[in-house]
Formats: sequence, structure tokens, C-alpha cells
Amino acid sequence: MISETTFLCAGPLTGHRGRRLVLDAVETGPLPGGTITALLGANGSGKSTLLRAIAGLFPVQGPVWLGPHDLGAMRAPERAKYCAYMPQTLPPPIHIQAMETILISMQAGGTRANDHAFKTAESVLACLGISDLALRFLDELSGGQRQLVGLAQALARSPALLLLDEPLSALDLRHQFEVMRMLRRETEARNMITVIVLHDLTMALRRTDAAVMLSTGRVIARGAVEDVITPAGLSQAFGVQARIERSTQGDPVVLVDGVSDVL
Ligand SMILES: Nc1ncnc2c1ncn2[C@@H]1O[C@H](COP(=O)(O)OP(=O)(O)OP(=O)(O)O)[C@@H](O)[C@H]1O
Repeated sequence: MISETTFLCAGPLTGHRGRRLVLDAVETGPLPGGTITALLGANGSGKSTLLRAIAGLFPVQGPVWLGPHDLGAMRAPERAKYCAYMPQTLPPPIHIQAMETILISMQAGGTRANDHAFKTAESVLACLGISDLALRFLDELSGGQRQLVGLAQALARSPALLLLDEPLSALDLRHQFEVMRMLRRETEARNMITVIVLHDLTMALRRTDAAVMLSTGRVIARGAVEDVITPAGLSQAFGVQARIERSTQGDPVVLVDGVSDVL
């Protein structure tokens, strides 16, 4: 748990893949504890690279501070105590029980595999509605079930900073909403800072607090999510003609009318 006043301040971050500039002085934050921030943008815009940079898995120039902690100066094992990262790829279908993979993940975050850890893992599985998967082997699970186990691995570490790369990509409609509801509840209860790569812009509008919109490695908008996901922003980031309408219940919906001739 981090204090209410703790913020994630990352950037400006600059990073290259080979000779190509893939993060160009990207700034995120300050992002306060208890909030969910969406990373948005077209394919190849740099969302995963940015998330990995914050996690310390992609080398960049620039600072990453979590409150008073200089994450950028920490070695991987120490950094792993503060942040949990879930990659875009699903946990591999290996012959290990889901519960065991969660305990291994907790150990990587500095937690000993004891009775308390086991109870924590059990409660996270229950929280995600997948207690029945605890003793199942990963190579016998569906893609969506493995994604939920991956989420459990990250959450069970009780991180101050939760970094999720497209955590809904393999989930059915109901699970997508349940996961977002659970993330909201846990983010607020634990005062976590949650950063999540999303392609579903309606979901981002309804279920996140803030957003960072990237285009070719640069931030083109950031702030309150409703100020970032706008027709102008969507045109610039995705090259689409889009509107933000309201459902009959008053919730925002992104509607795309067409694609622009020029991106
Ligand atoms: N392993 C790699 N080697 C070289 N370049 C890469 C590699 N992975 C990504 N890139 C490049 O880095 C840039 C940013 O990629 P990144 O994966 O961060 O995009 P993204 O916004 O997460 O995309 P997507 O929505 O498709 O997942 C792109 O230009 C991409 O081609």
C-alpha cells in the first residue's frame, strides 16, 4: 500500500529500437494512487514499449519515480517489489498448475511462499471468479482462462503500481466488464496506481480516470479520459471520423463513422 499522496511520475522518456526512435520524450503523470490510467493509440504507436519502460523492461533515458522511490535507479528484483507487469502475450501453456504460477510470481515480487501467500493467491482467484482454476494446469486452459490467471499473478503481488498490457484481449464480454469492475475496486481499496493498455475506447471512457494518447512514439494528448478521447483526438491518433455519443443510460459510447483519407 502506498500513501494517498503518492504519484507515478514517468518521463520525459526517450527510447530507441535499433536506430528507430520509439519513445520521444514521452511524459505520463503525475498519476495519483487509487486511479486507473489508459494508454491509447494505434498499432505500433508505442503503448507496450512505454509500459515496459515503466516496468524497467525496456531501456530508456529519463526518470521513473513512484513517490519518493526512484524506480529508474533500482535493479530488477527491487523494482519488482513495487510494480507488477502483465505482458500482452498470454501466460505460456506449460504443464504447471495455476496456483503454482501465482505463488512463483509472488516470490518474484519478494513474497515468501507460505500459508499467508497461499491465502492471498486464493483470495485473488476468488476475486476474479476463477477459484475453480486453481489446480488446473495452464496447458489445459483456454486462452481467456490463461489471461485471467495472468491477471491473478500480477494482482497477487499486491503491487503499488499495476501495469497491464491489453488484459482484456482474450476475454468474453462479461469477463471484460467484471475485470474492469474488479480493477476499479482493487485500485481504490489498495490505493494502487493502475496503468492499462486498452484498444476498446468505449471501455476506456467508461472505466478509466485518465488517459495518455500516443502516436508514433509521441504523446498527443493526456489528462482526464474524457478530454483525451475526443473526435479530434481520435482523428489524429487513429485516422477515423468518430463521435462520442451517450447511451440511453447516459454512458459514453465511441461511434466511428468512417476513416479519414489521410492519417
Ligand atoms: N521487438 C521489436 N523489435 C524492433 N522493433 C519493435 C519491436 N517491438 C516493437 N517494435 C517497434 O516499436 C514501435 C512501438 O511498438 P509497440 O509494441 O510499443 O506498439 P503498441 O502501441 O503497443 O502496438 P500494438 O497496439 O500493435 O500492440 C513500433 O514501431 C514497433 O514496430
